[in-house]
Amino acid sequence: MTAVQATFGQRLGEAIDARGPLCVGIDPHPALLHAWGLEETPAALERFAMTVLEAVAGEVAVLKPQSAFFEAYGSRGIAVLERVVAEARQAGALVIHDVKRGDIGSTMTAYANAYLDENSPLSADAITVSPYLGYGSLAPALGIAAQSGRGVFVLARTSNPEAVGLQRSSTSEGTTIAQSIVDAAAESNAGASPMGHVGVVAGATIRSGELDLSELNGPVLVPGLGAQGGTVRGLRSVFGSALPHVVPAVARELLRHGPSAEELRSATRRMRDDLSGMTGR
Ligand SMILES: O=c1ccn([C@@H]2O[C@H](COP(=O)(O)O)[C@@H](O)[C@H]2O)c(=O)[nH]1
Repeated sequence: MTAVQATFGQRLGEAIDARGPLCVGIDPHPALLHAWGLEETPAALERFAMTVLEAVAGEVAVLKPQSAFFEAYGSRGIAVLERVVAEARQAGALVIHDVKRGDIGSTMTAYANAYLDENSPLSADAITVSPYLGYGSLAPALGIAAQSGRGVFVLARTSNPEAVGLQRSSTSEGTTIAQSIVDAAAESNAGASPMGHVGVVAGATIRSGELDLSELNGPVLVPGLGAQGGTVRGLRSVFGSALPHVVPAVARELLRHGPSAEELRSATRRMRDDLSGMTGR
């Protein structure tokens, strides 16, 4: 008899129940490498990433390596990324590859196989995707993720200031583009319990009440805390009753506490406790 595989929504819910909702970004910016006394080499990249894992992989529910910073080192950087994914998962954290992929459906299938197929060396628990080619173009990724118990986070209302003009403009139905992505994700998640496998990305920097997330039934990945100006306290007013589905993602604000793994771990625990005081999780 084949075992029934847990869905991404179930796995994420369990991870959050056990460790709280915080997601730590692994973003080896050149400036951070220098601040840690490291050079811009693949060996230093590996040292940086392994220090972050040592400090926090056993502490938080989710880790989010930013692929761009690894890709910058070519195949040796990708090899480090593979190690990050494998070791983070071994330590019990879920991994979201922040790759923001989006393409015509047939190519999207190849991206989904690269990141969401069980047997791929870069296989993670979820990826970020861009809906700019139309939400429907993401169907192969949504399908492969569902089959493999993995998740997809669709950019809806991103944290960067340049996003406002495009994402807040109106569709022919009179809703914003950002809200139309949330609504499409809600349709994909309909009926799932405890939540579906299609999340959205919405910045901690957006206005209160800008998105109606009441029907989403999926996770909301929330970057933009700290370095981009968002605050833990602000999450309640921005996300309101959707707060239980919020997964706040923080990179620079925590990574600046390295290279000491101990200090990085303490800063992460403080933020995890702040969040838990505010969200009750
Ligand atoms: O809307 C978005 C989507 C993704 N990101 C990514 O999250 C981190 C944020 O890093 P910080 O250092 O905590 O600012 C980074 O990898 C972005 O590419 C985002 O910021 N906003």
